[in-house]
Amino acid sequence: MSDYDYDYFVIGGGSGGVRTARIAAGHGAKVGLAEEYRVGGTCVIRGCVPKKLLIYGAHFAEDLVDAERFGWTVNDKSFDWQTLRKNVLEEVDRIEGAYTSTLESHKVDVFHDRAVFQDAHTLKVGDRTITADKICIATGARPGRFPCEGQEHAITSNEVFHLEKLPDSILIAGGGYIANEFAGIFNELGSKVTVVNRSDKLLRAYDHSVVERMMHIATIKGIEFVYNAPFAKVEKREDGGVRVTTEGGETLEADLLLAAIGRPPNTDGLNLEDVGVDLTDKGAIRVDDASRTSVDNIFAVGDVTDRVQLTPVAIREGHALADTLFGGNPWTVDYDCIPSAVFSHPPIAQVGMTEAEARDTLGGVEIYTSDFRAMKNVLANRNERSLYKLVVDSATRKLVGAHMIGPDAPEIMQALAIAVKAGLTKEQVDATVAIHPTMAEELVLMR
Ligand SMILES: Cc1cc2nc3c(=O)[nH]c(=O)nc-3n(C[C@H](O)[C@H](O)[C@H](O)COP(=O)(O)OP(=O)(O)OC[C@H]3O[C@@H](n4cnc5c(N)ncnc54)[C@H](O)[C@@H]3O)c2cc1C
Ligand SMILES: NC(=O)c1ccc[n+]([C@@H]2O[C@H](COP(=O)([O-])OP(=O)(O)OC[C@H]3O[C@@H](n4cnc5c(N)ncnc54)[C@H](O)[C@@H]3O)[C@@H](O)[C@H]2O)c1
Repeated sequence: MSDYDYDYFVIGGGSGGVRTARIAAGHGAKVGLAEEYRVGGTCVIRGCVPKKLLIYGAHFAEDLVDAERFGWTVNDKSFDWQTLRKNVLEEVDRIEGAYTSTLESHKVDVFHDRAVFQDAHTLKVGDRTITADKICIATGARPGRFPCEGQEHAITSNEVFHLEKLPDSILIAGGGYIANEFAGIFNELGSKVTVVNRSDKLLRAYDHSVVERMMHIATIKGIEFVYNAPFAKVEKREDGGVRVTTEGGETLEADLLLAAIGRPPNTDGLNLEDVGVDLTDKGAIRVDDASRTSVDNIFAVGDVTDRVQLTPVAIREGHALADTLFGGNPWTVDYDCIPSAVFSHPPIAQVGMTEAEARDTLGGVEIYTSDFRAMKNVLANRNERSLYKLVVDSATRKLVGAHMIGPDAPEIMQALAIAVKAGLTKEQVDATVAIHPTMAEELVLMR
């Protein structure tokens, strides 16, 4: 035991912070953790978990319609937002409790306060002064705000889970993950949705043809997309709604405006400059492969480093750091082939290179696609086609990318990502016998 109060102190009790604290404590370190809001962080409290539950809730809108084609009579369909909201928030409370118990059972001291640096080994945690040998910054990121007059009239993903009532109409600013996921949720639940993007591209990191298919289906479902429309001004209407004026002079109005325009890292007010922790141009904490900052005993994991803003990545970074510092088992995170998904309606999933990236990087590329209507959608008379695409390096025959849109695409992609990550060839995929009848069998039948 060192002369410090703790061997390891973690700032932030989100995905990365909880994991690194728990693993370090399991290795025998004396660990403290400060969380200024709620244990679980963005993912559990106001991100992945409540978002996915709303996606499930919203999807019943289609399922109940389709059910009639399968012989069911569903009388008196109605939807109650308050019930869904209450049940989702109760589930969030339950998971927060489970995270807290895990920390307690690993003997991590949890301080429900904000932590700020005093020097490289000393933190002010609420009223206390706490010293630690090693410190991990896992403070995450926060919703971005547009740089224009009236931005305070927009809500963000922090508030969206707590709405008193569903809006009749909503403008969603942004063209990324959150915008497209909440466009699907609000549209299914009956709001008139307009997605307003400042450029002409949605979901830049995703394969062009899959994004096009998503936009096509979303448009048929009633979602409107407005492009090249950066905001000049946001005003509150007398009836509580919002009026947006774009830089091009167009006016857009709705009951509610949701800003989903990226998440800047939470580095403000931590006193990092005085301690000597370097930041990137975007205000993220600069770290090396081992998550070490410019100060020897200070580390950072998760969204605050702005490497890949996904929960499984934050968790892995936190785990690797704790094993390296306290477990005698140094390892680093491999960022190659991280699978990801957008839980839009229908969802998108991908791993590896897009077709465009492969064509830019590799000598020769072969593309295999399957464009089909899922059996369930055919019987339901739902004219909604899935698209699967495999990207193959012609020289090695290895699968270098996979892209999907369609029912359960993220569930299917998790397994397919193993094949891409393992560097399997197209022939090895083809050698696998199909499971029939499934949607996923298309993956082994593309010729
Ligand atoms: C709406 C939404 C949906 C998402 N959906 C997905 C998804 O489906 N899949 C996925 O992989 N990712 C998703 N994400 C991203 C994911 O939530 C983040 O990548 C992940 O939570 C990052 O974990 P973290 O530990 O870095 O930070 P966080 O989980 O944000 O935790 C940081 C914690 O630090 C606390 N904190 C900050 N400053 C201080 C301080 N000075 N003192 C004490 N405490 C402090 C904060 O209160 C917070 O609890 C979503 C995000 C949002 C917003
Ligand atoms: N399913 C998932 O895994 C999931 C879901 C939600 C969020 N997340 C994570 O959280 C991060 C944040 O999500 P997000 O949707 O806020 O960001 P994003 O990076 O996915 O998309 C941001 C969008 O906002 C636009 N934009 C940026 N500044 C703008 C401005 N001033 N005015 C108008 N538009 C602007 C960008 O062009 C882009 O289309 C994601 O990058 C992702 O890593 C993941």
